[in-house]
Amino acid sequence: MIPVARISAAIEVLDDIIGRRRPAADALKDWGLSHRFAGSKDRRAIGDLVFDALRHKSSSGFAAGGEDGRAMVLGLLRLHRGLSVAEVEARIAGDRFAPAPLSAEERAALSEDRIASAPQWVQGDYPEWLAPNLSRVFGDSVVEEMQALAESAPLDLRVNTLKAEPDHAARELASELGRQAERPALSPLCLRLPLEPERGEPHIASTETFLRGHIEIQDLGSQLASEFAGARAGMQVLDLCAGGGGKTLALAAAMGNHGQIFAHDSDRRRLAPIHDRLARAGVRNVQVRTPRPATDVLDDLEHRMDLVLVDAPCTGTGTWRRNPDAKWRIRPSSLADRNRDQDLVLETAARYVKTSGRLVYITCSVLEEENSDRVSAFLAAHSGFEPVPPGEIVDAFEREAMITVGAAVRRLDLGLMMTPRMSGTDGFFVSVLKRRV
Ligand SMILES: C[S@@+](CC[C@H](N)C(=O)[O-])C[C@H]1O[C@@H](n2cnc3c(N)ncnc32)[C@H](O)[C@@H]1O
Repeated sequence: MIPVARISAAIEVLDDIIGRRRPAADALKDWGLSHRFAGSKDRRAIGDLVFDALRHKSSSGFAAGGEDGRAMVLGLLRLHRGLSVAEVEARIAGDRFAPAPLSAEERAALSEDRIASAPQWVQGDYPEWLAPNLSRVFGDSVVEEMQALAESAPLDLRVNTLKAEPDHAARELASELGRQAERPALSPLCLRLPLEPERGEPHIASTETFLRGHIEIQDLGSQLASEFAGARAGMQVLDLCAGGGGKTLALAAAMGNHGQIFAHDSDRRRLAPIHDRLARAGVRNVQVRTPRPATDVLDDLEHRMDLVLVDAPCTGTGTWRRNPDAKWRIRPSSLADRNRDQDLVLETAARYVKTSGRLVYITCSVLEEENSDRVSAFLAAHSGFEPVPPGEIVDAFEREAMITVGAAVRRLDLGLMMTPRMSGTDGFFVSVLKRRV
């Protein structure tokens, strides 16, 4: 396909996503099925345009004076890819598959430099209805924080210390991929591959380094959240919302395979991939407790756990770098639904924590309503629990990992927060609560 035909295709897919409120991946897949002549490079280029336009949907539309796929692409090229109006015109010209030429109104809108006068939710590319919630968290920094959350994310890997030393895994991977991973300052275990749009994302899952279990794909924020949980060799740990096991694997490595982890999730399909992942990673201290109808598969664990991890179901606002379409699909009702789930799962988790044990609550959301508010509500109803001061959690991590976290992790009253702008990670919240009685 010639470049201008890719632009037309991206506009078509974006209109499908917005018009039918569809996930981007589904719309792109359907487009691919009905345009089988398109090659892999075309699909990648169209996908990149679509995802970039979704990241910057409001600001791009504002720059081009519209809200449809066409305005999003035109505004993206002008505002975020730095093209002049003449260059935008040239990009969409010259072929029967090309989009219509710029109208006088579009040319005028694209020529004006007025984004600085746009509302904050337009400048920061987030849904207008969430503006009060996000200003509550970020105050004067809301635009900068949300702009960082609108950028694309690098690919982060965690070295699995059960099987490999970080330097060894880094060398092994570099020789396979022909490129060196970065080593973020916040963790000795993280290998980071920045995006290289012209090469596409490397297929990590087919590398020997991955197949041997030396690395896992896991955002640095998720890696750090697992570290802040403070799992240690010999502990009894319940990972109550284990899903596919991303954090379970990190906990098992932190425990050096010593002690016991029980991995559970209320959805057996989500839990299913964990078995292969545990085997590949050489994990030997995890018992998977798959839910069964009419059976309490966790009843023998009540009041016995040193640590209960609640990696809670949430709106995922912290992962908008990776799922930019999700930010335009979230509704007030989904936030209310997740809050109910979160209260329920915290209530359940409390049952398993022993005296002096810890309950660790994690979300990949930046919204107070899912974070500190849920912890406050829990503490109000459970006087036997108290928050561990966030500064203490960071100090313990810094001592152990011999790393200075500095301002990269924000200490709130009831927990820690990471964001792309502060930490270079997805957005995460971690609160550690201790059971006194
Ligand atoms: C954020 S995801 C977990 C991700 C996983 N821990 C990881 O690191 O890959 C949240 C999970 O909570 C599960 N969940 C929701 N409500 C639950 C409940 N009441 N009890 C247990 N699991 C629940 C969901 O099925 C989902 O898999």
